[in-house]
Amino acid sequence: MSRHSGRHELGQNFLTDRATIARIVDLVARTDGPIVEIGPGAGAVTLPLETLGRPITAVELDGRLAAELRNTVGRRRPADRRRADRFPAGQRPTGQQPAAQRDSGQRDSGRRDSGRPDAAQHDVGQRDSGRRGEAPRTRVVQADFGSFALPRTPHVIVGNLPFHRTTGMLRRVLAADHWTDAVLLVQWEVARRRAGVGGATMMTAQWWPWFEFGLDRRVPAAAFTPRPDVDGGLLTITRRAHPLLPASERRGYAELVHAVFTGPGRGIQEILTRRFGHRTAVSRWLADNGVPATALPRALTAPQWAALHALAAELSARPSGGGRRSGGRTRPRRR
Ligand SMILES: C[S@@+](CC[C@H](N)C(=O)[O-])C[C@H]1O[C@@H](n2cnc3c(N)ncnc32)[C@H](O)[C@@H]1O
Repeated sequence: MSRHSGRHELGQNFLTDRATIARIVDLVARTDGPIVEIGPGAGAVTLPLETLGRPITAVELDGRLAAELRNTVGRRRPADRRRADRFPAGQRPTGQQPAAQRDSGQRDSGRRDSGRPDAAQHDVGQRDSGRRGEAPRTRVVQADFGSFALPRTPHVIVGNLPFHRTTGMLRRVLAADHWTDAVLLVQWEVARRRAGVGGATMMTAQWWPWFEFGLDRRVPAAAFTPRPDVDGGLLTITRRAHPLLPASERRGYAELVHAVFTGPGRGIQEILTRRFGHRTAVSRWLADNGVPATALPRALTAPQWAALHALAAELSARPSGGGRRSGGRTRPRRR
């Protein structure tokens, strides 16, 4: 239980529910590699994560909390240490393979080497969590996650995010390279919509060809101290081992998603026809891909979005069919 009342402006709602903390640790245990934690606060998640025996970099903006945590990390109880030792490097219980391996079976099979971010940033504060040969150390860095240089080698991102900063932090996470999995505690509604439950957000659709989003569970407001106004939700994000589109298409694809989400029309058929013309080709594409003419953009799945990107490229190459668009690029519509 945190002793802190929580600085509202930093979204300090500390996690105090042991079952939720255990679930976060379980989800992270299914991944592989060094861990970067966003906003460790007083260490409610950081300290249990240490039982996994993996390097942790904890990035905390609040200087007081960062200093306190620096004095706390690495003091694992003997029972915790035994738990970490049960799963030596590269071994874990059945069903706990890293998500990336479950998906592809082609990624690195063992633990990856520790990815150390820029030394200058990390020298702010650190403490060895054990003697040489014991568990890797946890580093506490006082920094704004928004400008923190993430490792350039595979790692996992974890965080009970400050609720009012969720969107900006998610944007930062999604735009970053190298991490393989993210386990994030965000507002319940945000978790649902980012995971595409009941319709995807534009941001999710824009990143879907490269990431899988999952909704793990709802976390009641009573799990935090102080208690926030809304419930939380555990969101998992996994970088696809086999992206649905090449990285070089990202910009044009994101523009297409933006244009479709914000375009005029009462359903996907009307939106696409107004934008591209070629009514017959659009109708055929909808039928072939199982998309109802009146569906809203948020109802499209990741494969449907990727297929739509291919259709847009094909229609752009044809002579004008009467839509708004001409040329080889999708122009975002300004509002
Ligand atoms: C919801 S609290 C979570 C604290 C702790 N992980 C827990 O679960 O109890 C969010 C934490 O993020 C920190 N924080 C807020 N903005 C941040 C930023 N831009 N960069 C890094 N940490 C930030 C806050 O100070 C706070 O400790």
